[in-house]
Amino acid sequence: MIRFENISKTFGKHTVLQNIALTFEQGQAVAIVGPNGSGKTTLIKSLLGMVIPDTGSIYVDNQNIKHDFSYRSKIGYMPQIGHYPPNLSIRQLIEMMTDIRKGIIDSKQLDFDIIKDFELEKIYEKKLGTLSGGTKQKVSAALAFLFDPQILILDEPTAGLDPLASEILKQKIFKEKNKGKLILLTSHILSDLEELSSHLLYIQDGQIQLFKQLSQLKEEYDETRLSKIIARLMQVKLSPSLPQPYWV
Ligand SMILES: Nc1ncnc2c1ncn2[C@@H]1O[C@H](COP(=O)(O)OP(=O)(O)OP(=O)(O)O)[C@@H](O)[C@H]1O
Repeated sequence: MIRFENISKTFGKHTVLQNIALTFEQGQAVAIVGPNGSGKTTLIKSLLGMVIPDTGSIYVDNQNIKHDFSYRSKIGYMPQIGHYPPNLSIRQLIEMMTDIRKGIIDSKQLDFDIIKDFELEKIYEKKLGTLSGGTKQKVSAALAFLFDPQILILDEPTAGLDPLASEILKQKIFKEKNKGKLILLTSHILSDLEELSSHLLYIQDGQIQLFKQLSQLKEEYDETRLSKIIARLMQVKLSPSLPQPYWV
């Protein structure tokens, strides 16, 4: 469904992605994990066309994204921090987004689950510039799911949400995962990743250290908790010169 072929990206002298070769398939829910600055967001932005790699190609459904932006209609993206025109109301934003896609998408295909579940209609006339951080997150979630995309990219989706909202969003992600969509997730809340993911992609220094099914990893590491596995990965990779932790 998505294929990265030898993707590299350098900012100045800093190589942020090094020869990334990866394939994501339909039905996978991939937790993208790595230390701060390891290249996770740059990888996601490359897929979204917001960062142009220096080398390599990215394919979505076998279409090279370099030559045609139409692939973006297959992706729902929830950014870590949504930036919206402050003077638009929630209603105006939703209407503007649906207007842009008129003709491309049938209105029957629109997915209003999140709008309903978060009761956004009650505050539809509020200006985006006046919303709290958590409410903005809810709007970002609503937009990511609105067009029923086959691919969902969710960057820290539950950060800033209250416990009820977080649960509602997780249920929705779960539902879409069970429909066979491809979901790429980043989060520092490891329990969320554990609940939602089928695969773990571990990136460090712009290189893929590991991409495996979670169930297989748990077996190999003889651990039941993702947080323990990640701690082990980070400890080993971050301190190669230090004595190995007792459990390796
Ligand atoms: N536009 C840019 N110009 C220069 N350097 C950049 C740019 N974007 C990212 N970087 C650098 O690339 C490196 C990787 O950044 P990236 O945001 O991909 O990391 P990350 O894994 O998402 O980190 P975090 O977990 O902290 O969000 C960092 O050192 C960052 O400073």
